[in-house]
Amino acid sequence: MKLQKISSAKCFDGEQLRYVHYSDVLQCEMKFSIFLPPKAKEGAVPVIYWLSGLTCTDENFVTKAGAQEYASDFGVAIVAPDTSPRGIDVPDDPEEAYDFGLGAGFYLNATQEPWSKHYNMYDYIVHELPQLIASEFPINSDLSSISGHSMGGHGALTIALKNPELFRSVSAFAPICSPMQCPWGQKAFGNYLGDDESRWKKYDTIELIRKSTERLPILIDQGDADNFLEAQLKPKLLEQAAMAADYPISLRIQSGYDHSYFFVASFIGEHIKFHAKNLL
Ligand SMILES: N[C@@H](CCC(=O)N[C@@H](CS)C(=O)NCC(=O)O)C(=O)O
Repeated sequence: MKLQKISSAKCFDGEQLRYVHYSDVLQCEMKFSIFLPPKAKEGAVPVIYWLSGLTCTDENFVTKAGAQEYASDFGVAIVAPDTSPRGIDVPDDPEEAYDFGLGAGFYLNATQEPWSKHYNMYDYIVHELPQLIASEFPINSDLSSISGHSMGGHGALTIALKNPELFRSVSAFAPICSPMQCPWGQKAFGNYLGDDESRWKKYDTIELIRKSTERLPILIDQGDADNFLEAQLKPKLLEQAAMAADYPISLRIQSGYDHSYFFVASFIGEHIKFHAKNLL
């Protein structure tokens, strides 16, 4: 199966679309959503990749963030993939916990059995999906940015830091700043990558920012009423690492906001404007 449309709806003069295709790197069928602004009718437009957090599919962002109005105004497409491989053949956390397995792919390539066959979200987001998008949609892939929420914020930051030539800018909402130093990340990395923590470093924003030679524009928003702030997200670690590496980042602590999509919806317009400034 190459690419099949599941649904389409007119939205702010553009189109909100949903597709299913077979992924070779994940070895399963995958769904993704794409918003095309009205400008895409005239020619290729820039694109923002959006990576969602734990428990999400491609649909949470599309239905809750309210991004389409801004993407329509700025003339950028938004691609929202799923957060893990899917299907009855794909192994899940034996305890069916929300923070590992299905809905929790952590945007890495797993090296450990039984995860390594399907859990290759890094290759899917960096290689397979952009190639498919470029070949099937009016997208200028030389003009790409990336953003995400929570686990997806970790995904956006690590993928951009590892591939600065592919992106004009990166932003994140409440990202997991150092998976190596929090329970969500330690559980996922231990299972997907094995016990040798030296192998975890290539998927940890703090470790990557220390070694970065390129400088991408980075915008991060974090609510101070987020119940995952202290135990899981730890933006102070990122602020310190960025300062030590002389890597300028804009980290904004937003008073009273929690971890939900109400927080994302409150600032998504500013994030799209930030990316548009770097893309247009
Ligand atoms: N289910 C978990 C929290 C999971 C969670 O907050 N997921 C965030 C991303 S880390 C999310 O976007 N959830 C889906 C949604 O709000 O639509 C819990 O109850 O502790």
